[in-house]
Amino acid sequence: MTDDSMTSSPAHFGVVGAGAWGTALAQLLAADGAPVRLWAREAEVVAAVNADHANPLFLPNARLSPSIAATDSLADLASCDALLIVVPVPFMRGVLANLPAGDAPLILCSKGMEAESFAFPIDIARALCPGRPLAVLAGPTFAKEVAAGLPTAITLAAEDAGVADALARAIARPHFRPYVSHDMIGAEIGGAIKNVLAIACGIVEGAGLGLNARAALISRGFAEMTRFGLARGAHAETLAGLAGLGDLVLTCTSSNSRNFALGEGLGRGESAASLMSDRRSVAEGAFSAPVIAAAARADGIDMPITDAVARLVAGETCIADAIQALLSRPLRPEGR
Ligand SMILES: NC(=O)C1=CN([C@@H]2O[C@H](COP(=O)(O)OP(=O)(O)OC[C@H]3O[C@@H](n4cnc5c(N)ncnc54)[C@H](O)[C@@H]3O)[C@@H](O)[C@H]2O)C=CC1
Ligand SMILES: O=C(CO)COP(=O)(O)O
Repeated sequence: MTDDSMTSSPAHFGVVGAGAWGTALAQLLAADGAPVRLWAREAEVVAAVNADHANPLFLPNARLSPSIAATDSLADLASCDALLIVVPVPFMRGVLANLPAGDAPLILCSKGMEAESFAFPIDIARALCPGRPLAVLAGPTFAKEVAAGLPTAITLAAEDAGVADALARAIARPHFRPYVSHDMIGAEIGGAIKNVLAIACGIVEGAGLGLNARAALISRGFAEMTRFGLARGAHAETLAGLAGLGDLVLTCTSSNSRNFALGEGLGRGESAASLMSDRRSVAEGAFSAPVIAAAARADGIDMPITDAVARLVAGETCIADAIQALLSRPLRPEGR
């Protein structure tokens, strides 16, 4: 399928990655009985989805449609006419490299930036899957709420207007409303940076630093997201929309966010290593913080909150020193 030929909406979706978000997206698309193929890395997830219509490992308490067929073989996705890629960014390159050949569009649903390459998911997909139409799906979307059918709005971004419209029509449901955009990099930057800022807000909560501090972090964090985004060609309206500000507000105000919850633990004085050991779920912001901080430094973009989160996660500073460093920066005009 090429960008030009994509006028009809895909009907048979494949979902690559059966964590909480991949499972919720599979359920969204299969709730009406439509067939969905779900690739899971874990044999126990494949067995539970197929036998019990459940994924207790990553999305406990969700009842899944029997029309979701799980597989541990990427080759089984060859016949799907669109694939949602929902693998955490640190592992995405390895999985995309093993996709079966084809020209079905890829909808990138993960939120982060890859270490060393400084690549976003669209960069990885362009390099490994040339010729496939690409789209980005990002916004304020806790997986368990989407799986439960609660009202949700999201940004669906694709450069090609025909691809964006066809995919938006195909994933829209009465309670799930995609807003079309053509700014893929803006949607990806919003999702990646809000994860880091959610850790910062969790730290403030866990350390009991108050609601004024949280509001300041959301606002000044959004300024960082905007500086970084505009420098990389993102549109301001995307960053102020669902994929940026919308997701920032969601995950900076709720312990349901894994990133926020990680920050809360750090704020209470637990170490990042102990908080991240033994966990199966990801807090992408912990991976992305040092990468985004390094990318910003290389580009001469000022991101003090992101930098502080990166150093706190690495155990290179303590909360008192990080807060003191943020508060003692020279006074400056708000617009900068
Ligand atoms: N959970 C949510 O509410 C939302 C998550 N996202 C994003 O979706 C992406 C996936 O997150 P979740 O589905 O929540 O994951 P999760 O935290 O529920 O599960 C972890 C996932 O990582 C996979 N994984 C672990 N090690 C791996 C490896 N070595 N190779 C390949 N895969 C491996 C597991 O198979 C599993 O799919 C992340 O980028 C996240 O930021 C986006 C929107 C909502
Ligand atoms: O991205 C999310 C909601 O939009 C989920 O956030 P967490 O990964 O922090 O749980």
